[in-house]
Amino acid sequence: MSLIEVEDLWVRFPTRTGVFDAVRGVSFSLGRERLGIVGESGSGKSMTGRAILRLIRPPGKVEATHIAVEGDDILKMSERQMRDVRGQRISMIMQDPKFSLNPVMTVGDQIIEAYTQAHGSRANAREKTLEMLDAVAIRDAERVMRAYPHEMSGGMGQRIMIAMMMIPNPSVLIADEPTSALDVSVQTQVLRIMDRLVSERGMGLIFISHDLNLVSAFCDRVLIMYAGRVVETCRADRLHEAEHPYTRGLLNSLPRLDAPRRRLEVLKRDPAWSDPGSVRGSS
Ligand SMILES: Nc1ncnc2c1ncn2[C@@H]1O[C@H](COP(=O)(O)OP(=O)(O)OP(=O)(O)O)[C@@H](O)[C@H]1O
Repeated sequence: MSLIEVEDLWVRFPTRTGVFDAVRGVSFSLGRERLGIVGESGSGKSMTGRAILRLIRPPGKVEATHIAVEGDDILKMSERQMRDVRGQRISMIMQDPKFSLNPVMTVGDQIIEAYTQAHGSRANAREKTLEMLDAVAIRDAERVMRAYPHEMSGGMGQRIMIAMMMIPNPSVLIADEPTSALDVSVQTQVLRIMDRLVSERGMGLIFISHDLNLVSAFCDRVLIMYAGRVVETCRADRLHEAEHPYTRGLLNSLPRLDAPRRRLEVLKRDPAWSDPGSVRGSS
């Protein structure tokens, strides 16, 4: 059974000039794998991730044939059941930990609270918190537990978020641009930690990013989104063979260090790319 199954997902916003479709008929499934979702700003990546957690705020609306999490249709769940899905079965990591961590609580208290909520008891919470901090490569865990979020660097804050999100042992992690706010060396460290945790625990990961190079190196499979649609699906290691003109355009507009210097191509858009008929790939 797939961890997540999405069929014909639409995210719609009423506007003064009519309905704006931010996500248009997206379908995919997620197994125990790292699935990248790439595309330019505004292509609907985040809305797709948020719709899976039913986190689209009104007046935005989610419509789909179904969105199933381990076989259970979340569109049929009550808000209370959804809170359990969000807390226990799917965790989400956002771009900037500053906005996800509580600024007036110490890091230790926040992780202990996350543990207590997930397990219904504070017993062993402290030891488990130290264990989790160790798993995300935080060395001086006792000191970090006493610190407040503003005392953390971006990379450390993001590792703490990962530790918190892993506490309930979710089956799926949705990471929305988790490393975009970090510099490159810290980015690699955070990705490595996430990669190890996901593989060791046999989880599914949805990795949302605008960075094609990063996604092709880090993920197993990639969905390319354009104007709310998935225009192409391919194995990450086959991305260089992608066929859709939008994907090809993105690849050709990336600078390369291993080839002679050339003028980068400017992406020329075709209105037909937003049509359902222009979808490529099946793997
Ligand atoms: N409340 C809203 N009302 C109307 N349109 C919205 C609303 N929220 C988001 N959108 C639009 O939905 C589209 C998809 O947004 P989304 O955040 O999914 O893009 P994205 O691909 O994640 O881009 P980015 O990389 O910039 O985060 C965008 O065009 C955005 O402007």
